[in-house]
Amino acid sequence: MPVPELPPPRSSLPEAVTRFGATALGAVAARARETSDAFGTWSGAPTPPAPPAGLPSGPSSNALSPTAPAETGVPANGAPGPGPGLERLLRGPHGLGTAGLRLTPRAEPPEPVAAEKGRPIPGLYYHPAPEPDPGRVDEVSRRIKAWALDEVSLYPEEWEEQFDGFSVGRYMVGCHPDAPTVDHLMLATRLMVAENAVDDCYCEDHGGSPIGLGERLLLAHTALDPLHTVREYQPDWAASLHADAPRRAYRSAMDYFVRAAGPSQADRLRHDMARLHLGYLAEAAWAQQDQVPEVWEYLAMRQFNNFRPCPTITDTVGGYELPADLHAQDDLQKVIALASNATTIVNDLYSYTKELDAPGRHLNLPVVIAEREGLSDKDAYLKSVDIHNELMHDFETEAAALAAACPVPSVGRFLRGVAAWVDGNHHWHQSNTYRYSLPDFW
Ligand SMILES: CC(C)=CCC/C(C)=C(\C)COP(=O)(O)OP(=O)(O)O
Ligand SMILES: [Mg+2]
Repeated sequence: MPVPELPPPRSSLPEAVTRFGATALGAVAARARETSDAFGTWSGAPTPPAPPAGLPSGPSSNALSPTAPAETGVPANGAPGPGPGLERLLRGPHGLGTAGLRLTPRAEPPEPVAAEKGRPIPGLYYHPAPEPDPGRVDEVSRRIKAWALDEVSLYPEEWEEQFDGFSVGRYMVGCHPDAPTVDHLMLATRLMVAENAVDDCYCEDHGGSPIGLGERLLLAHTALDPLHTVREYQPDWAASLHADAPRRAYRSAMDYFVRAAGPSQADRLRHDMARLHLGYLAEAAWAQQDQVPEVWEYLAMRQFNNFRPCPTITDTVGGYELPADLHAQDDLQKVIALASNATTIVNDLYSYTKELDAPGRHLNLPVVIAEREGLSDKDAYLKSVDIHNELMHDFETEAAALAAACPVPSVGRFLRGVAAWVDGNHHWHQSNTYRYSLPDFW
């Protein structure tokens, strides 16, 4: 039976911008005024200066200037799109000399899609992403395989097909359209591979188990956050980092990352990885007890067992730095959590059939809703789509509000980087038919 193509629902961008006074962000904006970043020096006041009427903003002004001209906001698939506030966020810098600074061109049609396969989930709110640059994909794919085999001995020969089917090069090139070089893309790609090695080998279907997971994760975490102890025991720890593939991968990926990142960017990643490991432990505890959590408990766990460490390195991969105090502000933390939660529920939806087919019970949002709320599999899945859509709308609302309230160039670029990651992540899940297929609900 043919499946009706439902357009993604309209963005519900509200007037949240008006809720954000300059007070909450005044201090960080003031400090940021003194900070140069990849876009130039911020030279405004906490409330952003509007360029003279009729003139485009210059390179140092933010894309979210309240005076930026409104666009219709129709996304590439012809579906109704985000409102003008979000549109300004997504459009990126404009005016003379800023063309090279733009990110995903959301209001324009995507590139012709050569390799795209798979179809989007009907009713899912998402933004189509352009097909990742094939030249970059080839180069990242070549280099990541060499790293996996030659530098960290990641997998035995029989796993090669799964490694290739994961298409990590395509994934990371699509999620980081503003990476200046392939070297920058490799920072994200190594980490993505290492994170999946830990998940597969410690937690899931390549030898993983909830039993003893806490010990394995803690020892692997020291590959990211080094042990500093007495001389007698330091060599034992150093040797342990080579003891298995997940630790070799973490150690090496982090080593490359630390050399490219600033100290606070590296520390941000360590913190996000600790969050991830905490999430793995809660999931494992439920598996060990054969327990299905309540829906809100599952959502809390999934906020930690989450893609978050991937979008939050967007500035390092983009070759600039979001200052630590700007990253730490509550409103940005909320935006990051909402975006990361949306990306992770996308995984729950696209990996639903794969996880149903796996041995044992694999928790994901539709499974938990069906169990805890007594819904049919289909209704639980559709409710999960609605939950995803609400998270996406909230992300976009909060991001637009923050960008308006904190018009610092590095914040605007970071928010666009997170949005690009969200779109690239959806594109990869939708098109990776090697790993994922949709249930037969429509
Ligand atoms: C890359 C990274 C930080 C991963 C963290 C956790 C993770 C593996 C996911 C959020 C993906 O979820 P899941 O384990 O369900 O993956 P698959 O569905 O098996 O692709
Ligand atoms: Mg999954």
